[in-house]
Amino acid sequence: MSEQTRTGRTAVVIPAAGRGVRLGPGAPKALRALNGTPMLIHAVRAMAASRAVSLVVVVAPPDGAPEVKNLLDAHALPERTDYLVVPGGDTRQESVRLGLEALPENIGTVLVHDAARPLVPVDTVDAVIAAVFDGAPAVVPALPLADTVKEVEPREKGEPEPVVATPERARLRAVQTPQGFDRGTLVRAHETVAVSGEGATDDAGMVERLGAPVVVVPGHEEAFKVTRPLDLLLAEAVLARRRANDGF
Ligand SMILES: Nc1ccn([C@@H]2O[C@H](COP(=O)(O)OP(=O)(O)OP(=O)(O)O)[C@@H](O)[C@H]2O)c(=O)n1
Ligand SMILES: C[C@](O)(CO)[C@H](O)COP(=O)(O)O
Repeated sequence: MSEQTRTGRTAVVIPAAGRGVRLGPGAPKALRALNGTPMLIHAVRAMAASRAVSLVVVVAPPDGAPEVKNLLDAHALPERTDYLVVPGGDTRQESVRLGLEALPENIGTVLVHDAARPLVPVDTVDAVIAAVFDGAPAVVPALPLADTVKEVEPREKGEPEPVVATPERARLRAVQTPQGFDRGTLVRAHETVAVSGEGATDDAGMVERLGAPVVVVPGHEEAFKVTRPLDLLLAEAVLARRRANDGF
């Protein structure tokens, strides 16, 4: 563990600047309601539920930072949790980089968590943080796959795609967030790793490109990403089950 990780505090960067194109027309995805509360607020509360987290940096839609700041001001967080809002960029990678730039000096451990994963349980957050505190420079929560995966030769939409390979399913994991990092390692990855096109699809992948080790801890089925309309129904159902179980 670096000196900065050992002595520093823990912050979470929450990229929330995406439009949510796959969810369909409407407000930016992070601002859409789940059980009457914006998805972003669920995500922020899920991270602030960890006693280790002292700062949350929300990366807002580029033209929506004041609105997001007002939203956070209006929703209570634990007293121990500070928050900042910064405007995001064109890709998730760019938004995370802008969030990292806003971190104060005293932060040694950084988690990156999608606003689009509003229901991650605190035990998963704590497991990621514990693995970083134990010395791993990069940690990802992940689950085994239910489906068999094929690698294909991509074709135009609608055309049959030739299969190239079938990776051994037992060795594959579906990766979630929050992903946890020693701050220096993540900053170095964002400063040095160039990914063309839509950018890196996760932060741990950038650390892998640095050649630094990345480890996996168990993820959770409720940490799924709200991507398509069906995911909204699932999220509402999970919240209804929580309310029925424990009055959440
Ligand atoms: N320019 C971007 C793009 C994405 N994100 C964030 O990255 C997370 C994961 O991205 P995804 O689920 O793909 O969200 P969107 O980009 O909004 O979805 P879509 O691709 O359907 O538009 C989300 O919390 C999203 O707000 C971001 O901060 N900045
Ligand atoms: C970071 C991530 O959630 C890990 O599964 C995922 O890669 C984000 O992808 P998206 O296409 O930006 O939603």
